[in-house]
Amino acid sequence: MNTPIFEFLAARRSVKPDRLAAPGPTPEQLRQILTVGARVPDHKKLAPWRFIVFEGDARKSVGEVFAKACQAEESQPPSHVRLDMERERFLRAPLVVAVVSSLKPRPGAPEWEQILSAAAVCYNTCLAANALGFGTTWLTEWIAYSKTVREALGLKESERIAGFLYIGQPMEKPEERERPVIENLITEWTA
Ligand SMILES: Cc1cc2nc3c(=O)[nH]c(=O)nc-3n(C[C@H](O)[C@H](O)[C@H](O)COP(=O)(O)O)c2cc1C
Repeated sequence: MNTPIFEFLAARRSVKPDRLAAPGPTPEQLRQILTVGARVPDHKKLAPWRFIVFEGDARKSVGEVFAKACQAEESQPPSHVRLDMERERFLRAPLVVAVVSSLKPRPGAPEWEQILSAAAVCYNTCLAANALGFGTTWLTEWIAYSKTVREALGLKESERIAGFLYIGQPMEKPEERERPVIENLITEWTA
């Protein structure tokens, strides 16, 4: 048994975006993280996903998109506090990576499986960053489902945000959270 890997997985926890400090990964580390992150099971080898990286001032400019989307899509006019929060959404961490599920119609590769592969990319990217010592969290929040945001990010009809991955230096070790009782989730096929 590879004990260090097992212990790493057994102790894994997300770190909230506002507890992720600079510096984020170097360009070389980011390349490594995304290369390992994309090393996932992928039926028919379609690579039905892609990454959008938000770093530096890009985190600020995309915040203007979020504020505009919020104004356009909320039923009530949003407060200044809310709009400022939207502007600062990606400034919570030094790096945000969007994983985009990008469906590629192909016989033998059902859409569902392509979506599952994108989820595997999200998790694997987090683990790769964690293995290099970074904290991460995988969020969607309303921005993943906003038409205005989708358009601004250049998503096609066949694409969806699988996750926004926040990456940075963990400012603290998160406490353990409650986990499901695994026995309650397991049945044995006996027929
Ligand atoms: C697809 C997906 C979307 C998520 N979106 C959110 C979100 O928008 N807001 C949130 O608080 N947590 C969200 N989470 C949960 C966090 O990623 C995080 O895993 C969890 O809160 C802490 O559990 P952990 O320490 O086991 O990772 C999402 C998880 C998944 C898988």
